Amino acid sequence: MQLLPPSLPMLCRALGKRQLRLLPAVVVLGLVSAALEGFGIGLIIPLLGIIMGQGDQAGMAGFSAVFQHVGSDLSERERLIVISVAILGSIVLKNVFAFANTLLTTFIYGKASHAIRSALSERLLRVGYPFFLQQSPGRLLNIISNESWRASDAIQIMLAAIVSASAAIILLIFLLLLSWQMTLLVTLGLALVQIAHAMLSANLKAPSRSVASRNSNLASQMLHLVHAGRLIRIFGQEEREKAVFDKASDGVRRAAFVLLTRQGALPPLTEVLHAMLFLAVVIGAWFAGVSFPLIVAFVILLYRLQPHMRALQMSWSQLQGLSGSLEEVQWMLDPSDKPEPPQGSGPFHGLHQGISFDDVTFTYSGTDQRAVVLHAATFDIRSGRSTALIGRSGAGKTTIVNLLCRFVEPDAGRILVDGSPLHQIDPSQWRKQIALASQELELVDGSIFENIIYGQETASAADAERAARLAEAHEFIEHLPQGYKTVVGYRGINLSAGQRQRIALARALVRDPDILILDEATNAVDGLSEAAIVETLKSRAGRRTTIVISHHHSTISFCDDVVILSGGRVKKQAPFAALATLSMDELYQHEPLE
Ligand SMILES: Nc1ncnc2c1ncn2[C@@H]1O[C@H](COP(=O)(O)OP(=O)(O)OP(=O)(O)O)[C@@H](O)[C@H]1O
Repeated sequence: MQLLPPSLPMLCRALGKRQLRLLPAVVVLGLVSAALEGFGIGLIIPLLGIIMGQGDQAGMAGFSAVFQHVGSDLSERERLIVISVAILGSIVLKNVFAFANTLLTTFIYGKASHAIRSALSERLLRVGYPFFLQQSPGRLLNIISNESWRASDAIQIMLAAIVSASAAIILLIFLLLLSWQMTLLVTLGLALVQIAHAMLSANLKAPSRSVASRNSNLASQMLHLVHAGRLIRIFGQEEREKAVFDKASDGVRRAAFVLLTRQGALPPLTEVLHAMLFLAVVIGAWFAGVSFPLIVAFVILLYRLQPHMRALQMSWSQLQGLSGSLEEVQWMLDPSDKPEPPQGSGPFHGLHQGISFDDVTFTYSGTDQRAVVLHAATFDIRSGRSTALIGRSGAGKTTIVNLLCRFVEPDAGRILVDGSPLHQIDPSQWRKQIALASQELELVDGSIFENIIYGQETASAADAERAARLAEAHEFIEHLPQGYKTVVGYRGINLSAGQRQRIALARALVRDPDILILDEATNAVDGLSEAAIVETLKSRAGRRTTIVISHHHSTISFCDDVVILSGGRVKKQAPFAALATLSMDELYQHEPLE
């Protein structure tokens, strides 16, 4: 049986050093308010003594006798008033401290919840890019949007458990001081209830994991419905998608039902066990001939102890019920089983000679057996020149871009930049000199201006306009009612595909990058605009390096060199002029060098 709540170290890390330092204050406030409560209850002994006309009760000793003698030198009337005021005062003070504790725990809970979300976003931003190729977006979305909240709930439960434990300790001490025999009985009973509770709570882990995994599945379905709105409608798949979604949603309901019913059985069971214990103590005290005011004080203390004990036991089962969520959050925060971000610390101040792929072999990692995507690819990209990467679909062109941008790293072979291995260069310095325009790099939900200067925040409105002109985007932007302030919507949904591409190109050009990579970046742009864009790209010749991927002859017509790929192998590298008369199909079928 597990003695500590699951994922406790992760929760402590989420709390952070500063919040952890506040925990003793939570304990102290909990202890003080419980002590005040115990004190108030203890004063019931003399109060009842006066009311019942039993000034000096027989059988009172130790601590109960101390309470019994409170204000004994006063007249009975004065004593009644003083004790009543003291009881009321202790109740008021207890609640002031309890409220202060609520404020403190709410503050810590808020900070810790924020820390969890912040750590999750940090992990997503820092993890190596292959992570996103391996993981289901639904799972990631579910962790960020659902499980992180449940992990925050676990922190709140833990804080409440600390307060309950402090109160329980103090009330148990008061009980002990009133009667150690009865307290021994109570402690034994509570221990038995706790063992029963812990055994039943252990059943909650499996259903909790099942809820988390079904929530991931449901999140995937939600993403699909949001992203595939057009696809579903044009293929008339509404009914089928509805059925798939309902099944996923019902799966969550079923799993949650199992979890909640098992969890729901615990409070009534605990209450019944506590009631049995309660009665056993009262009857035992009566048989033992304990005085009435003492029994009343003991029973009231016990009664007040009960909710704290129940809360403690419930927090145990609640944490077990959240274990699936906690495991998911912990998994995402754990860097040990995730791809590392690219390493390297060497400086990069600009490309001088060129980039060489030297026997580069690469396979996308995954759970199943993957085919080799690049086979010992060897070719050069000359600095200040334009190189076209061409090949049939699936030939490995985008993979070369992924390797160049260091989204993935070669399995074998080397990429050399001016003769130095790329993996030794500081990735952020390297990426600062690269701009990529690709179909897969969507627009962000903001204005056109914000999109153009994304990643180049120092760019002015004039810089953005200049880049937009070069990308043949200025004219259409000017015709929009709000011009550069037009909001493009989620992934640029408010714009046409060609408009989106031109803004993405302007975003790449505004950086005036040393190395510009265009991966099918203009395939949705009309012929006239494309011709103008090609003129822009030509003007970079000699000054900047350009890599172009396209299936269109017109797009690569300005290039100096061409690299022809087929099935992950480099078939030929040649000056483009030597092959310019060939059509794309003829280029693709060009005979290998050997
Ligand atoms: N994330 C991935 N996981 C596994 N395999 C992948 C992944 N991305 C691409 N591949 C595989 O790698 C091979 C090369 O893909 P790549 O995207 O580089 O081709 P491409 O030449 O750019 O094709 P296209 O012209 O269609 O864009 C393909 O066989 C593809 O199935």
